[in-house]
Amino acid sequence: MTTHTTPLCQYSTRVDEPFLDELADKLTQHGYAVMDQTFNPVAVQELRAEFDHPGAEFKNAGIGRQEDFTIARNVRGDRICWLEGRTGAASFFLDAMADIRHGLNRRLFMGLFDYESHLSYYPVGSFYKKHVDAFHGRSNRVLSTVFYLNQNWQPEDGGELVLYDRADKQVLERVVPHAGRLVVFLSEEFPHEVLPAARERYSIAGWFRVNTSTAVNLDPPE
Ligand SMILES: O=C(O)CCC(=O)C(=O)O
Ligand SMILES: [Fe+2]
Repeated sequence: MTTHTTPLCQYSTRVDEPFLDELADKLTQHGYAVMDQTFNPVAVQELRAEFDHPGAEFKNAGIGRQEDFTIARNVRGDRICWLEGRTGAASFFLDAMADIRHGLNRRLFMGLFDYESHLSYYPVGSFYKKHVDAFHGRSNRVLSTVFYLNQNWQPEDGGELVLYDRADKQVLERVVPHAGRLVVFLSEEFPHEVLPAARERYSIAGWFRVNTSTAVNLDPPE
């Protein structure tokens, strides 16, 4: 059994007030943000090591929720493992995302209530076809995040995240999945896709959610 002995103090993040100001400004102006060097290299390395943790159980990712859950390899080829914060690196990551959640709520009054995330592993040749992460009024996912863990990613490795504008007419951004890069975007607004990766591709995908539960209408579990 691998033990994770890195003390939490060795991880550091730049999720400080200037980082949160910049993120909030970009989200207000564009609806999305690409932030670099979010965590120090030790934290990035330890988060990458989560994929090799003996306790990590990966399954083929599906589409849709509950009864319409379908494995569709022609749509997405990633394998996922939900993040629960059982290791130092995972809880460090989830704590940093909680700081982002609070920071955005204070600045933008978004009412972000919680965060869910999974490790994503894209084997060589896999992709995720164009999709939106949430449909208006049908999901409580409001803000999507992707954090990348790939050292020395080269142009020929492919695997970019392509973000399209709200009308799905133009490419807004082609994001190279460099280690330490965090992408944040409004879940309902931006169609996006992951181009085929010529190298194994590692990331953590997550969603900030609002609480849409009421006494009579509880959110269905994932
Ligand atoms: O890995 C990425 O760049 C994006 C992944 C994605 O779109 C998703 O998991 O919904
Ligand atoms: Fe997505």
